[in-house]
Amino acid sequence: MSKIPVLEIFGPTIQGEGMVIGKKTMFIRTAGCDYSCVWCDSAFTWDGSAKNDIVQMSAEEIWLKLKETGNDRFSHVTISGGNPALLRHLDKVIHLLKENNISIALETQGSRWQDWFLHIDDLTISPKPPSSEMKTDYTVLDHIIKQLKDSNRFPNTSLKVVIFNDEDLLYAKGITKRYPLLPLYLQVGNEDVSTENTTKLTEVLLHHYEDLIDKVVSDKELNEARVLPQLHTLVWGNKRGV
Ligand SMILES: C[S@@+](CC[C@H](N)C(=O)[O-])C[C@H]1O[C@@H](n2cnc3c(N)ncnc32)[C@H](O)[C@@H]1O
Ligand SMILES: Nc1nc2[nH]cc(C(=O)O)c2c(=O)[nH]1
Ligand code: SF4
Ligand SMILES: [Mg+2]
Repeated sequence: MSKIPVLEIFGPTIQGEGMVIGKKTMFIRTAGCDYSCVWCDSAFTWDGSAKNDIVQMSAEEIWLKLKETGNDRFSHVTISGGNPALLRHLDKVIHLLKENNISIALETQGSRWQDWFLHIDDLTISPKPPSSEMKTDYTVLDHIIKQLKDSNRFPNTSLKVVIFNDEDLLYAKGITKRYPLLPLYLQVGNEDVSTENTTKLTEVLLHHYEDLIDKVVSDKELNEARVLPQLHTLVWGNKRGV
């Protein structure tokens, strides 16, 4: 079946994370993940809690919904999830977006390869540190990074590691040593993904951001790292669809 399980299509909003932070973009959020990170801020994509909201959509239906939602107010679409890299048939969506002169970003954890990665303009690979309780399969990750390198996709690729503690930072250093030619983004972890008290959450997250900056500036192994908060969380807290 070539339909895509979609949980959300929203925007335009700004990309709140990583290599194109601040860019105006639409989002497509697919259902299903091969991981179950303990701190996942999008657990509804895989924990069954939103299973009745999943819509099976063709590429054409996705494009129509994007146009209906964003009209002519966008030129960039971010595909996230869940893990969109589980979905081979996303190639049809990608080709349709390209035909319509839309540039494309993808968020994935680096556990699966798809040939259509080669058509993504802003590809974020986000391997998961120990605090997630997931284990990185370096055979797979090495293979993904090698294919991107061999196809000259490094200018379109970045690494993003979420940091909750010192062990995570150590993990991120290992990642950047292993793949030194790729830009590394360190992202502040949000440890309360359910609170509706945005004021309090923002205050806590800004403190964590400052702590992370302090750690990175004092570490000679992280001279090339970029340190970012989740901008959308600072603006809207844990609100969905922004
Ligand atoms: C929800 S995931 C979906 C894409 C893909 N499964 C992945 O993890 O890369 C999108 C991004 O949000 C990050 N993320 C998830 N939960 C987070 C949290 N509690 N705090 C900060 N970043 C988080 C992930 O690490 C990933 O970089
Ligand atoms: N504004 C905004 N930026 C984001 N960057 C990555 C997101 C995601 O959930 O993958 C996300 C999201 O959900 N919203
Ligand atoms: S890999 Fe991404 S979507 Fe899957 S559980 Fe982890 S953060 Fe959530
Ligand atoms: Mg998110």
